Amino acid sequence: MHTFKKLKHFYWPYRKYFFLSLFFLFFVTAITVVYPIVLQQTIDNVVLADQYYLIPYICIIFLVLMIIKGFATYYHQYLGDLFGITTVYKMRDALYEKLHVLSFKYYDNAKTGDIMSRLTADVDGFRFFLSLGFAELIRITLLIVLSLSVMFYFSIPLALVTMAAMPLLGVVVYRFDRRVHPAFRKIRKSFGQLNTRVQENISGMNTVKSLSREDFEIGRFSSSNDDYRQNYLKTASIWSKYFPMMEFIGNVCAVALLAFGGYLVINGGLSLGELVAFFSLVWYIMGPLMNLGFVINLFSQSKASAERLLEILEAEEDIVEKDDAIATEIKGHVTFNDVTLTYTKDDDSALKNISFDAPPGKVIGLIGATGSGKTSVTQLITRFYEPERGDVLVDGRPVSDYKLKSLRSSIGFVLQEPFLFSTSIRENIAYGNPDMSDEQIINAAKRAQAHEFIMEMPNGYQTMLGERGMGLSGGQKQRIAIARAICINPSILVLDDATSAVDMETEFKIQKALKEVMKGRTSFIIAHRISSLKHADEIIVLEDGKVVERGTHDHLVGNNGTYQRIYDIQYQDREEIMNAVN
Ligand SMILES: Nc1ncnc2c1ncn2[C@@H]1O[C@H](COP(=O)(O)OP(=O)(O)OP(=O)(O)O)[C@@H](O)[C@H]1O
Repeated sequence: MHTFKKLKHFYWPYRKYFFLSLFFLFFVTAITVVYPIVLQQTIDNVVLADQYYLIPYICIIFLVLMIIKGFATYYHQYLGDLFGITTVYKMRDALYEKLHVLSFKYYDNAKTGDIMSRLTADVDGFRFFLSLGFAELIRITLLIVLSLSVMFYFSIPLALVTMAAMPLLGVVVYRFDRRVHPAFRKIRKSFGQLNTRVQENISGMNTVKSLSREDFEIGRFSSSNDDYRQNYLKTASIWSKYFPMMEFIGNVCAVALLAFGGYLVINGGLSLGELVAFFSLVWYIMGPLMNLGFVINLFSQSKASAERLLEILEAEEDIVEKDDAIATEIKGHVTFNDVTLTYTKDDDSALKNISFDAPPGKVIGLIGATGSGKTSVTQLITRFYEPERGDVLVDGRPVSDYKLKSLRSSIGFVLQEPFLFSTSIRENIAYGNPDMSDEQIINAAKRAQAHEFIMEMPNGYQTMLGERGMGLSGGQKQRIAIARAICINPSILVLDDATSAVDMETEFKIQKALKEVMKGRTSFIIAHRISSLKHADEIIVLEDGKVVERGTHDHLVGNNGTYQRIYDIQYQDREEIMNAVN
């Protein structure tokens, strides 16, 4: 119940639907219990008393009861669903919002497929209990209490004999719950894994196909699928044992009732009608009690689901905005004071004692082997991660002083593999600033050298892109991303290997576009090629998270250090290519 308590603020505001649904449920249950009483009256006072003229009246009473029951059932069902559906609607929104608040640290370990299954199957599991399970639990309790009351009213000794096996039912139900709950948690987990497999495979279909790993991936899916099946079978086996056991206990009760009830009727301690009514009532108790297994099943599933939902809702937000965080225009002065960044505790630090100063409008080049920490520098400016030690300042204030939105909207990114959404080109360009006019968007695209190729497309700016920008070349995606960066008019710009994936001609175009976008902005160029950053005001050479050299291109190229080595290699390459061409 603790789990459900924690989620109370989602369902409690809609309690009126629930209580109204219960109100109608009370009618449904009460009328159900009235049936055997009508039967008893028919046998004792009509059939045995030869009062056949009463039969039409009894039929009418029955009919009226059924009509009332029909209406009550409709409202009970609809309001119950309204309660469940409205609750999870709010919950899904809250989960999605939380996913946007969680920092990159969370996503470093999270799996997309698993998150998807939490947002769909688990949310639905929880809804099912709210809509159906909870009311069913109350229906069962009501039905048992009402039926028992009528039974005790008819005959206390017979009611006691019939109910002798009840505690045994309680034990079976309790044991069932103990076993079935962990089984359901396993099912939910393996479903998450199955989803992860599908999502990863479809996203990485290019890699799978180009490396001919289809069979391997099919095998891996099959094994996850098998795991899911096994877990389901395990619960099915627990479930299958439960039913016959409950039925057996129920039948023992019925036998006890017939034996002792028959004896009472023969001895005149009970009327025939009462015995028949008893026989119906006993199944009103046994049936719901057996159904308790199903409800517990629902409860276990939804509890397992709710626990998984809470894991997201309660996940630690390690990048938190201060209460007095400021939203102000940022000029773009970036300073690092002795900054050390460690992603995972006990791992080697990704950045070690990094210091630099980039006044507004300056261009900083970051170069170094892969994994040397270039991207990590920029992750700290946007406060995607927090440094372990040292200060990251923007315009002289720690980045944590700013509202995240204010800070991040002042920083433009052009990444090596820009992410484009499956909407129109126009929407992709205006993603960071959706209020832009068509004219401004076209202007940004022109400055990004993208206008020409966009106009060659069948629907121009309205051309719809496929998932992740399918339908565009790498260089085209890059230019759309540059246009997107121009649109948000950032004071700080990060170009992360922006020209690494394109040919010389496209690189030339992109460089031209980048020059345009860098004007008047503090820019960080991350590059492997010296040609991309040789005009930077300061080039920082990183090795294993440390600054090993810094200065302008002219200074570094004669410094006999790492930079010169990289330059020589790239220069030699060019010589070789030129020689080969000639
Ligand atoms: N999210 C993360 N969690 C854990 N370790 C990380 C994370 N991101 C980067 N690292 C590690 O930090 C180090 C620096 O990575 P970073 O991406 O900054 O290097 P880089 O110089 O930009 O590399 P590349 O040129 O390949 O992009 C690497 O050892 C990398 O494995």
